[in-house]
Amino acid sequence: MTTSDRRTTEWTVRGTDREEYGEAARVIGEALLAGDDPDTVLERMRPIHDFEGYERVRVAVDDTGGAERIIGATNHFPFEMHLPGGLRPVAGVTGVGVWPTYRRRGVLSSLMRRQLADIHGAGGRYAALWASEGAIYGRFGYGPAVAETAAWVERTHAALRPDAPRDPDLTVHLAHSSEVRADLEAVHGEVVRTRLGQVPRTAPWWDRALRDKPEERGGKGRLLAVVVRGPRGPVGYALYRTAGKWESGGPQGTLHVQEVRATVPAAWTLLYEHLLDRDLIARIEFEFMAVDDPLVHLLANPDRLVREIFTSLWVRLVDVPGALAERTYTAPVEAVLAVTDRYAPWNAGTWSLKAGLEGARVEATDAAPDVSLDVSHLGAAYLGRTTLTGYGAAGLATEHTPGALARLDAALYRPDAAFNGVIF
Ligand SMILES: CC(=O)SCCNC(=O)CCNC(=O)[C@H](O)C(C)(C)COP(=O)(O)OP(=O)(O)OC[C@H]1O[C@@H](n2cnc3c(N)ncnc32)[C@H](O)[C@@H]1OP(=O)(O)O
Repeated sequence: MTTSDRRTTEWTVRGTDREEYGEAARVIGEALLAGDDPDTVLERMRPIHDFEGYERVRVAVDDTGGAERIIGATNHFPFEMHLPGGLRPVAGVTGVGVWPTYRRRGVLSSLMRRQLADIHGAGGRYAALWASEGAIYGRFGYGPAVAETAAWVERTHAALRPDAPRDPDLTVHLAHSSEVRADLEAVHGEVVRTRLGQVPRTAPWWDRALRDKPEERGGKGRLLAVVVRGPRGPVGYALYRTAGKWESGGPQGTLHVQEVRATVPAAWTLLYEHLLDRDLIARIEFEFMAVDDPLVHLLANPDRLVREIFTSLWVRLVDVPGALAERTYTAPVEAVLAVTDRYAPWNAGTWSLKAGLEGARVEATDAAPDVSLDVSHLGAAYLGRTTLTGYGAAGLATEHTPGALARLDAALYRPDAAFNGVIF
C-alpha cells in the first residue's frame, strides 16, 4: 500500500506485548528519525518499558489483505506529577509514531481516540506529553501548559551578584554521577514535593538520567555530578559534562548542564558558582531551565543569560469535571463553562465551576455559559501560566459574560512556574 492509497476511516487499534513491541519500536524509531538500527533503538527503550510494562502500548494495524502489519503506535507511562493541588496520576503519553508511508490517513487520530478512552476508562483525569511538533496535539485536546527555556551564558559575563545568599555550613563535592546517586535521589525527591510539573523518578528513570555510555557522549566528557551538602544531608546537585576546545586565542571549552536541582537558596549560589566558573570553559549551556530559575535573579548581569523559550508539557484534561474539582485555586471564582471536546465526548457540555480557597465543585448545568472554550484551552491553563484571556483575545475562546475569562485566569494563576525538565 502506498501514500496514494488514502484511507482515512478508523484503523484497528489494539494492545500488544513485550515480544511484539520490537515491531512497534521499529515504527516509532523510524518515525522519530532515530537513525540507529532498530535493535539499538529497542535496547535503549527496553529498561524503561520492561519496568513500566507493555499493557498500555497501543498499536494501529493495517489488516487489509490478510496479514496484519503494525503501522503506528502510542503508549503512556503511569506517572505521578505535581499539579496544582498535589501529586496526581498523569498519563505520560510517549512513543507516538506512524510508519512514513501511512501518514495523514487518520492513523494517529485512531490511536489518540482509543488512548483517551483507555485512560478515561481506567479513571485517569490527565494526560501530558512533550510534542515533537507543536502543530500536532491541539486537535486532540492538549494545550501548551508549560514553558521552559534552553539557556547559555559566556563565562566572562557569568558572575553572580555579591549579595547572592550564602551559608557557611554548605560544602561542594564533585564526583562521577554514579558515585553520588543516593544524594541526587534525596534532593530530587524533595524538589518533586515543591515544584509544579515534576515527576518522581523511579530506578529505571534514574538509570536513564545517569546513562553514561562512552559511545553516546557525543564528544563530551563523563557525566559529572556536583553535590551541595549541609549538616542534614544533600541540598542540591547539578549534572553536567564538559567539552574541551583549544584555539589559538585560548581555551574555548563548553560546559553542558543536564539538570540542576536545589532545595535551599544558598545551594543554588554554590551550584551556579561551580558551574559558571570552571577553568578553561568559555561558555555554559543549560539544556532545560525553568522560566523562573533562580539564576535569572542571581546573575550580576541577567541580560547576558541568553534564553530560548519552548513549550515542554502539553496537558490534556481527560476528565474535565474531575480535574477542575480537585485543583486548588488562587482566588475564588464562579463560572459556567461550555466545553467542546472532539476526542473525549464525555467532557463536552456545560459545566458549572464554583471554586474557593478551600475547594471546588463542578457540576453539569443547563445554565447559560459565561465562556465557551475548547478542552485544549483548559489543559493549557491548568498549570496556571497560560491564560484563557489569551485564547479570548485570539478569538478562540468566547466570553459571554464580560470579565469572565480574566476572573478565571486570576483563580487559575500560579505564581510558581511549572518545570518538567525531562523529555519522556
Ligand atoms: C508524545 C510523542 O511521542 S511526540 C512524537 C510524535 N511523533 C512524530 O513526530 C514522528 C513523526 N510523525 C509521525 O509519525 C506522524 O506524522 C504523526 C504521528 C505526527 C501523525 O500521524 P498521522 O497518522 O499522519 O496523523 P493523522 O493522519 O491522524 O492526522 C490527524 C490530523 O493531524 C494533522 N497532523 C498530523 N501530523 C501533523 C504534523 N506533524 N504537523 C501538522 N499537522 C499534523 C493532520 O494533517 C490531520 O489534520 P486534519 O484532521 O485537519 O486532517
